[in-house]
Amino acid sequence: MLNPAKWQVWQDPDGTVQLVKRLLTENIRAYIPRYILAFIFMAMVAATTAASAWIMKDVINEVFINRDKAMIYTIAGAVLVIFTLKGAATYGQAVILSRVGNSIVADLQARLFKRLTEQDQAYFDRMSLPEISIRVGTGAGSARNVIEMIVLTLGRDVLTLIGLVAVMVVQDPLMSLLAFVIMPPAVIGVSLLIRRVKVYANRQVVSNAKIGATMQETVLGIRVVKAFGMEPAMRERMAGAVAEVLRQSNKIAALTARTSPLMETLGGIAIALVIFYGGYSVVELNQDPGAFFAFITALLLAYDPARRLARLNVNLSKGVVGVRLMYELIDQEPDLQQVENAPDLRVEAGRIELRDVQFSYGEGAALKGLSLVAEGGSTTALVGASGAGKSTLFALIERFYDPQTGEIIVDGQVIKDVTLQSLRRNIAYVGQDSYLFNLSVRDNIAFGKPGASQAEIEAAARAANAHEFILELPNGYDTLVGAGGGRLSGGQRQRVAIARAMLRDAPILLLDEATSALDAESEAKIQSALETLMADRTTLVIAHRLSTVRHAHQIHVMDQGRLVESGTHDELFEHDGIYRRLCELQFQNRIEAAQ
Ligand SMILES: Nc1ncnc2c1ncn2[C@@H]1O[C@H](COP(=O)(O)OP(=O)(O)OP(=O)(O)O)[C@@H](O)[C@H]1O
Repeated sequence: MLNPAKWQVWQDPDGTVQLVKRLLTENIRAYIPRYILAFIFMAMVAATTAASAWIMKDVINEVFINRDKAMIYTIAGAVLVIFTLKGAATYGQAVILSRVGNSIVADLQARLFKRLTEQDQAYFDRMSLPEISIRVGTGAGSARNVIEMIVLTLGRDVLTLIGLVAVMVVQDPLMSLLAFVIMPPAVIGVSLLIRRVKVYANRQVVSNAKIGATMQETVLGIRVVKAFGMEPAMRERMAGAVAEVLRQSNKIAALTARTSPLMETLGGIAIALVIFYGGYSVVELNQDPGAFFAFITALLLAYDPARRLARLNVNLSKGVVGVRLMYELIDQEPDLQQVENAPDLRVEAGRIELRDVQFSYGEGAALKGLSLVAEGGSTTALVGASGAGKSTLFALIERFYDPQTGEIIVDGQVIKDVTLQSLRRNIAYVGQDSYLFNLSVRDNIAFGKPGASQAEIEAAARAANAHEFILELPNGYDTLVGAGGGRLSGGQRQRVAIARAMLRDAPILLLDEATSALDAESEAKIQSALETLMADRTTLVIAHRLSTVRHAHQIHVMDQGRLVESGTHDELFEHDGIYRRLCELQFQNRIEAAQ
């Protein structure tokens, strides 16, 4: 026996209906009055379409059979009115729907970007840029398409069909029945035929993300690509992804195209049945030929809306792929949560303490029960081989991640218990290659303190030894620095980053010293700028310079996520342990030079 439950046509196995329901309830509410107006226009489109079929009856009976001259003018005038009205209504409906659609896209893009900025570091570790772009960039557009598809198909098309069916039923109920027998097989047939479109549409999105990823990597790494002659390899990678998309697109096209013969054949059957029955009634039973023509016009006009309605399911399935990706981002709760009614962090001395901190990025622990203290107002150097966990420690202090166990305490307050904003407001970070945005130098420095005055910005730049070189730039403080600060030299970038941190004037400074060698003059300028910056702050520095460790009040030596030695340079050097070996390896030349 047939078990309809198995057909899946009426079911919602992948949650499409659920998703569409959510999309509508969340996004349509704000625009109800405008949708009501759009529906009035749609009803006008439907009524005028039905009227254009209805009038065929008089065209045939009055003009062609009765040869009534006066009726020619009346009917021509009526047709003009009907089509003018239809044009006006279609215009009104299109304008409203596009405007509402544009607003929905704008709302969603703002909502998506807000959500994206709320995500924590772990999310960005997991996601590639193309994946994020697809979610934020195309999600809103897909949502708009799906909403429009539903509103137009369930509004205009259904209303039009109702109007046309009414015309048909009034003309001849029995003939209507003959025309409708093909409807159930058409809907079921189309749905069954193109069920698999969903699968290919999903795969297509994945392959598109691969194209984006290859493009991004090639552009970002273009120097390496060119220097190593990797252009053919990158082209091959791209060709693979493009071929994949092509395969999916062709499969979707083939599956979708299969519906045409089905619809044409079934449509042909319906029309043949109607012509047979209608022709017989007119010829043999002397029925009204005008009614027959009105009927057949309505039937032909019903074809397009009926086809769209039959394919709504599959078009929705294709459309919701982007919507699903969008909601995955919206629904992604950041792992890092702030406790309710958390107080702000109050920094006085700026003492930082790590108590038995255990942290893993996923596999293997990056920090294994790390305990250490950075005294307020002092400089604490972190030293350790690559991979020891120094950068991870910084990330935990800024609360980009939470440790699995253990606590990080600033001036007696556990950082998990205070607001994220206040924690980060009290910390300035200067990295080896701090990111600069493609904004003016001024705006990049002002990142440290939004709304800062020109005088404050200049003072920070002077303290960072950056003011002079900035004045020499083509547009001074208004010069755009290029994406990632690419139009500045490495040393200039660092000084702008230091100026940014100066302006922030936070009591805690996290500093990742540059490993790359700069020319002596540039290095001296950066060094003196950093010394100004470090004065009177709690500074934790990932040290790469002998002078830094020598001047540090305290050095913590890390090895494989653990604290292994602590003390001053002289104490540790005497001790002849890991630190001494690290020094000999890392700072060897400089130690010799210093002696
Ligand atoms: N985002 C990440 N996802 C997964 N593992 C990571 C991530 N960042 C770092 N790790 C791992 O955590 C460990 C500690 O890395 P971390 O960057 O903290 O070391 P480090 O001491 O700062 O090294 P370096 O001096 O080379 O910068 C390493 O084994 C590294 O592979």
